[in-house]
Amino acid sequence: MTEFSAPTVVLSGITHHYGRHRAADNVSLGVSPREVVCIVGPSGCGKSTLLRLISGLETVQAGTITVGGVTLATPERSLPPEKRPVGMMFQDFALFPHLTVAGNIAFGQTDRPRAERNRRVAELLELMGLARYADAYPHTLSGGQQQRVALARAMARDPQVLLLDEPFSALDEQLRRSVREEVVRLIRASGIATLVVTHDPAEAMEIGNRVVVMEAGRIVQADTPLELYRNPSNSFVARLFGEVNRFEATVRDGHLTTPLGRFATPALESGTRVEVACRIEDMELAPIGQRPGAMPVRVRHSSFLGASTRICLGLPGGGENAEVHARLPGHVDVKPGEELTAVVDAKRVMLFPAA
Ligand SMILES: Nc1ncnc2c1ncn2[C@@H]1O[C@H](COP(=O)(O)OP(=O)(O)OP(=O)(O)O)[C@@H](O)[C@H]1O
Repeated sequence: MTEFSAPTVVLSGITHHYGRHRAADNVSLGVSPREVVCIVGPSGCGKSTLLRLISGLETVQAGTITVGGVTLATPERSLPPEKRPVGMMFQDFALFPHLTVAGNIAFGQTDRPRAERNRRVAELLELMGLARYADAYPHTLSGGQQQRVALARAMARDPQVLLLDEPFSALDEQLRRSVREEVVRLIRASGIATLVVTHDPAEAMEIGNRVVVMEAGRIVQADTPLELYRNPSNSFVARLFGEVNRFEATVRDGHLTTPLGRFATPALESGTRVEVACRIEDMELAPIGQRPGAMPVRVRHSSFLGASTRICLGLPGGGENAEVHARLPGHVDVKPGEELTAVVDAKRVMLFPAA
């Protein structure tokens, strides 16, 4: 069970075509108040299409979208975008250059009495730490400040749902982490159900209470970051969240024999072809003779990456391609040519149907 209450936004059976191309394939998903859900997947898998359907920029062809129990869109009926309780923030912030910060935040609230609008703008300027910049124009602000203006504008109409499409990708690496932390903190404090699209799995893990993995228009897995990392539903999801060593093997007498050892698979029939995978950070290296049954390996090369060291290991009797990788803490000292042994805990081995 999740710690979150009934979902605010619910997508049920959403299928969407552009011409003959199916961009969304029977997608069902709910996001609860206070929940930040990240949608991640390769370019073109349909992430932005889902946001555009919720915001009303795209017409629903099949399925329904409800927010707070109210139906926003079905193939027969569609609330116009400006009537939806939805705030949207785009990758490039899309601020109006000719409007001040306050003007940008007030934009789109014209249906409110002036006093109420001004009060809400002042509130958001304060919340976002932008009070000093109310009369400034967007081009005079830093990327992080512009980001906060865009967020304030998205939140100005008190939406029940926030939609963020690649919100941090326009920021440089240095700024991204701090802006991301700050923006997510503000969103969590607001309690608004939030959907974030990102192509960066690490970012999705960092900010999502739940992460939805999409591939070719379909949801492959929707889970907490920890579950996705430890129990990926297929090889694609496993590889999305980190580098893995992979081997194909056939079950014989309840066991799989791989270059990294022999693993019991009592539940699988003899003859079943499987993909055996393990994360490179789950590889353990030890001097020869220290771990009985461990596989002898020879260090081909190692790359010091600061926090970690990535090591390429040649397997015995193998050719050029018979290699595995390991990730160890950055301070380990291994030399090319060194003979070691490698082992992986059976609990960390992942099995998938062979491709
Ligand atoms: N207006 C459109 N007309 C035709 N095809 C479109 C249109 N919008 C999107 N597509 C196609 O639909 C698919 C899904 O697009 P979408 O923008 O949802 O993907 P995405 O996962 O957000 O990709 P990216 O990470 O590259 O932004 C892509 O193959 C895209 O080329």
